[in-house]
Amino acid sequence: MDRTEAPAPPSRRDAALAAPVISLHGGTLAYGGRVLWQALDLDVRPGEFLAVLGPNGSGKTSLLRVILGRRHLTAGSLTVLGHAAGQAGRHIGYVPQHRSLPAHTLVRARDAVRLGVYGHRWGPRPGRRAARRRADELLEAVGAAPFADVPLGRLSGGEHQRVRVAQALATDPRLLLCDEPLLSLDLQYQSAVTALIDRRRRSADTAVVFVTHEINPVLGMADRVLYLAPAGFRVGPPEDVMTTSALTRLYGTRVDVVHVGGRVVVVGAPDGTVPHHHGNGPHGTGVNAAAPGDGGRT
Ligand SMILES: Nc1ncnc2c1ncn2[C@@H]1O[C@H](COP(=O)(O)OP(=O)(O)OP(=O)(O)O)[C@@H](O)[C@H]1O
Repeated sequence: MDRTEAPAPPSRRDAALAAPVISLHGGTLAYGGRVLWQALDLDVRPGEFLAVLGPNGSGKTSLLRVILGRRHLTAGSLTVLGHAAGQAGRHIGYVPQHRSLPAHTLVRARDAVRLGVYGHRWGPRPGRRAARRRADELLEAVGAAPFADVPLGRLSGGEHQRVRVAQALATDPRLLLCDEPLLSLDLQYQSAVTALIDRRRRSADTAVVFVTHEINPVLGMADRVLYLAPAGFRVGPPEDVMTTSALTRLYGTRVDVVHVGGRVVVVGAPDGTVPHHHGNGPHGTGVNAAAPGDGGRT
């Protein structure tokens, strides 16, 4: 594991002055008549760590796909690194949601990560030795060195997930989009992966959008939480969003947030969700806006 000291994160003031990496205004996404989220305003700054939470089907993965330019907003505007979504691809690292590969996939982890070091780079490319060293560092950092020469198709879900994180970081991204990167990782590797991502955003000012079902593994590093829910969304620091009153309003039913041994436990959140429809959405409910006092953070 990489144990180098992490530099301090950019101060909130510095971050507030920097041009946003993601600038989303009035964003609405609907599939047919079914609205996943609407009137979403969100600026994500360099070096910021945004955790995206919400129940199944609330549109977290879809948000990442919109940022990647793979889906279009139904309404609203979006720029990513100053360009229309889809035009900043080479600066974006993406850790997709876990999907198993065919068992006959022969590419080795080492090659996949090395390709990332070369792949998206413009201008002078690193020499072979430098690329090998960088790939080895990343494989080591995610604990994948012992199986770096095993074909990807033969890795377990958790092993492959760690390789995916190394691949995404190999591109030296300015924006890192992670879709449930901790799924199927045991606690040791959850910490290794989150620490690696945290170091990256502190040392290189990479903005991180991190979709997760669990706030606890990223509680110490998330600057803000975007919570997508049936009755709307809320954006703000974790201590403002992960509260009984905020989640009760977002779910439209009593949800308790309790703190136990330094962990945040959400009790009573209904499983799944029934997304709202046009004309019956969160407008006017007051829960789709940033919390009072959140000015400038969204
Ligand atoms: N191309 C599509 N066409 C129609 N509906 C879609 C499409 N893609 C996703 N959906 C639906 O939109 C909803 C949101 O999907 P999405 O994957 O964004 O949710 P999520 O919050 O990431 O869920 P999970 O936590 O289960 O991963 C789901 O109900 C899904 O079935």
